[in-house]
Amino acid sequence: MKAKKISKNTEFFKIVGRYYLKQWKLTILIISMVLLFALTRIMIPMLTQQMTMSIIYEANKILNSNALPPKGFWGLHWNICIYIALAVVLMDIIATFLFNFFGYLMGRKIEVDLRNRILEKLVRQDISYYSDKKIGELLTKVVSDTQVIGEWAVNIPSSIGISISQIFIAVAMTFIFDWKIASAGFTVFLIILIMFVFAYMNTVKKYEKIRLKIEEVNGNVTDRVATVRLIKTTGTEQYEADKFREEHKGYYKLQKPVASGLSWMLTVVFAGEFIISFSASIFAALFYGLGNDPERAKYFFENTFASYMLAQAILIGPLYTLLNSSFGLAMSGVAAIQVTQTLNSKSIMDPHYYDGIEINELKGNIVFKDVEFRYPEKPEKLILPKFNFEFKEGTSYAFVGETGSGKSTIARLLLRFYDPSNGEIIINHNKNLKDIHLSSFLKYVGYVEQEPQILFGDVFENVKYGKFEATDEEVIEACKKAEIHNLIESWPEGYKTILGERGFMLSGGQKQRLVIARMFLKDPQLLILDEATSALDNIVEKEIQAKLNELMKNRTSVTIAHRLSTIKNVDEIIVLGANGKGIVQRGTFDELVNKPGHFKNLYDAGLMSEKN
Ligand SMILES: Nc1ncnc2c1ncn2[C@@H]1O[C@H](COP(=O)(O)OP(=O)(O)OP(=O)(O)O)[C@@H](O)[C@H]1O
Repeated sequence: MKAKKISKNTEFFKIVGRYYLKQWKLTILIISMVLLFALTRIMIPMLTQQMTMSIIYEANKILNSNALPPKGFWGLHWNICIYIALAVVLMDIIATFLFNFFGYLMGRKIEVDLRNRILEKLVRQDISYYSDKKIGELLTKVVSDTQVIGEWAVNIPSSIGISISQIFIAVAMTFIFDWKIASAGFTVFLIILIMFVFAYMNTVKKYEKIRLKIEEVNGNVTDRVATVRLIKTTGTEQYEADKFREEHKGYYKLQKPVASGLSWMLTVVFAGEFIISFSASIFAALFYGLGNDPERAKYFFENTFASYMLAQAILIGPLYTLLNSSFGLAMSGVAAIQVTQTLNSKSIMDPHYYDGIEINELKGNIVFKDVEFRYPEKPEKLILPKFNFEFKEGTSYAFVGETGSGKSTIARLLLRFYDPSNGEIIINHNKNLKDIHLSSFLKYVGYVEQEPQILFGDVFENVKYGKFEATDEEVIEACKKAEIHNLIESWPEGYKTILGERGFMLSGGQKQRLVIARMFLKDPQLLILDEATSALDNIVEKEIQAKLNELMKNRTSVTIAHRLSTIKNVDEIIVLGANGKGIVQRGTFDELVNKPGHFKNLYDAGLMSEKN
């Protein structure tokens, strides 16, 4: 556990350290401010001692004209000391302002950069990365972990810097003022510091559990909100409310040990402050009250006692600073590990974003050569056995088969969500899809699925997605082709209407029409329709299918089909067998429907009927 904790904190300092090096100008400024801040702190006890000495010396001169200046007196008149003190206060104010200003900016820079990097990493991750993750947990990483790191990125290193310099200065000052009392006082301080570190280490372990629990709770909340339709259609509001209450009970239970740990830390700090404050007087009384060194006792209480007390007060400040930072460190250590894990997570496949072969057209047949496929998440199960297939340019294909036979898997392979486990997919005559710059390939691919993906944004943004350079007129033209223009025009905001998150305000058919408009605009060379109409009722389905048929004209198309109407007109139907059998039949609709075999069985069993 100890080793794990150290690595968490190390991770935080590693992340933050990189930014400090990158932003070296800001770093120099911040360090200078911390040093200036420390310098101004030293001046308080020193000037106080000089003022005390000056006043006493002036008084002694009036009382006795032969009075000598005390040991350690700089010879500055107390009124000069006041001017210096004012200048120090001004310096302190400026340093505090600049430190906070630049520190805040540095923190935000770190937060924004980390968030951008995580978001980029997440969108570049391959699809299998998301198969075992909750959206809510990912959001916590993106939003709250980066915020926590940004917030503490300056606070922790500077607090540690200020605390160490303050402790060092205060200890040095007290030793200069009176080494005997200082040795005793410093021993007490060390004991308190050790007790504090123990209390911190004990608490922080428990605190990490809370941090992970809250991430889990956040994940659940987000996922439940995302599936609110299910809750609403099942009437399970009470069940969900009880479930959250139950989860929060676990969260509360974890808080109890933290409460005792935190209380110990606070007790050590507050009691420590009290003990240290008293220790100077007690040790001074003990050392000098015994009366064996009256000369030194007189000197100490006349010239140094007040300054000593001030120097000692400076020693207490770091305890509070460390208390504050210790919890920040606990939080940001966990956040740093989470962020690093996300940033370092490896993709299974390489989309060649920076080095692949860029294509500027999709030409020729698409060839599946000795392709075999198993999902990387479950490699023991064969989904598609070794097979060869050629998608001829400009031809329409439909894949049919029982549920789980691998129809959608074909679409996922064509979209390069996954690479074949064996064999290769060849495009543009001789290029392995695996070596292509994926985005340049997807430019020529259109994908329509059962659940249309509508973004939060207006109609223009939604239809232009993937072809951002298109003009508004082209969008309108595409919407006319998809027969959704009149509906859009009937909305008060027209094309500027913001479509709700995930298209909540649109019907299934309307959403699908918008996606079809997107396809008309994109004009892809390969069109993949993955059960695009299976969520629609029969009448809407017919209208949408007519639009899809229009889209399919003169381009290579692959339909993953459930219904008869979607496959009747395609050039070739491919039948997949259940349980990883792969292709069991091929042919046109008329050929297959009249031949005994898998397709006819499906057809006769009503699996390919209009109603399905
Ligand atoms: N990410 C995944 N990890 C592991 N197995 C998967 C994954 N996705 C799908 N499968 C499995 O692969 C098999 C084929 O899935 P696929 O979605 O291609 O079937 P399908 O023929 O399209 O089915 P349906 O008609 O029900 O949509 C199924 O047994 C499914 O459980």
